[in-house]
Amino acid sequence: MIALQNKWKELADIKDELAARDWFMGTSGNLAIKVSDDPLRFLVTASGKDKKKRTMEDFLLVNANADPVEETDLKPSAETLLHCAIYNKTSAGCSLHIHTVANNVISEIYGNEGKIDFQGQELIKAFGLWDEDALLSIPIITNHAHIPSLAEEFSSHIHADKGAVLIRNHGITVWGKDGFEAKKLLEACEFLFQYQLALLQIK
Ligand SMILES: CSC[C@@H](O)[C@@H](O)C(=O)COP(=O)(O)O
Ligand SMILES: [Zn+2]
Repeated sequence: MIALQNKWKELADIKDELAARDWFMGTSGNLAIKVSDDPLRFLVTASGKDKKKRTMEDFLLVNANADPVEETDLKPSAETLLHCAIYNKTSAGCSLHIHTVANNVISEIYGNEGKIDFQGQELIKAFGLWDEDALLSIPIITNHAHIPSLAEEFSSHIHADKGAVLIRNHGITVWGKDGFEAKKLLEACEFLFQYQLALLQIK
């Protein structure tokens, strides 16, 4: 019970921080944090809420199939299956999904290439890439309206306990070992996207 409360507060605090950056426009975005491994239980944002508000109905507990495990009128995020894919395949503890203008424009510019690469950029160190010639490659997938199809394609790009995937003209999902790491990766990605757009503008 204490673990659940602590995880709830951790996720609520992250939600407030991302909201302060205006990263939940039009109720977009969803967040999740793992509460237990066996059986898998994680808190996920309730669907369609104004994520800038902090309420007692912001999150609900779900299982590995995205089903609520407690009696509730709340609906789990429409994209809960993507969070399930992360927790089913990795030991990640937190996953974050946001829509920003920068991540959408980048996903459209580089969408046909299926990825965007960053090299020689200090902030790729957030992903643990410390070598001078290290490369961060972020996959870009099709925005399937059918969520199980979206989750399937998304899942094929989950290869490590931390990572990031762009969904074309939709948004980004990142995951990491805990809330701190997931937020760090998200901020690093958004920095890199804004940098790339600024660079393209002056070129
Ligand atoms: C309201 S547009 C955004 C949604 O379609 C979806 O992509 C999203 O990120 C939020 O959906 P939600 O069901 O609230 O988690
Ligand atoms: Zn979304």
